Amino acid sequence: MKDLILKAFSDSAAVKQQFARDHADRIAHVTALMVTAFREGRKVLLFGNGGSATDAAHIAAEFVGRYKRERAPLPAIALATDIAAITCIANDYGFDELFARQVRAHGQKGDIAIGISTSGNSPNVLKGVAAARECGLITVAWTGGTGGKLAPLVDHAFVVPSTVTARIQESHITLGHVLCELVEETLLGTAS
Ligand SMILES: O=C(CO)[C@@H](O)[C@H](O)[C@H](O)[C@H](O)COP(=O)(O)O
Ligand SMILES: [Zn+2]
Repeated sequence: MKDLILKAFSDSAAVKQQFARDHADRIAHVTALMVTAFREGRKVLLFGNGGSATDAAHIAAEFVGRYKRERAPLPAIALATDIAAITCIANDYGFDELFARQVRAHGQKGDIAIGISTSGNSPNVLKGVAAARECGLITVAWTGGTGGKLAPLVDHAFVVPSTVTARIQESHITLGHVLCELVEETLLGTAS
């Protein structure tokens, strides 16, 4: 039991360290895109299934509320939190249309769409990103493994170097927190 516990924590830390080394420049670049988008009155849309649905909700709440510091609210919407929209779209159009339809409803040119899928192959995430591209949004993926079908579809792909769903999600939530911190510090004028 103790071996399993130690291995889970040590694997999680090792994956995060490799991910940070591989993606530091991309994190800085996407931070700059988010800061520009927020300064221009644009918004961020985030979507995924299961644990990634709650990661999307968690990070959207950091922007609308606050991460660490007192500041104006920033517009971010998670697309798997409105139970009426979810059941209506899934029931009337099918589950694969869940995010695409909401992206078309809320997304505007210059907004940022973040599709989250550990496998990179969830059809509703792929369709959501395709809709975002059609509507002129900047597209970002948080994925893992090979990146699946998702990574090649987006402008900026964050691919966690693991094939274990839980380990990938653990790097995703750290990525989300780091983006929040960098955006907040940049907007408040303390990060360079
Ligand atoms: O949180 C977990 C596993 O850690 C699950 O809820 C997981 O998110 C679900 O199985 C998702 O449906 C997986 O979808 P995806 O990440 O491959 O797009
Ligand atoms: Zn999970």
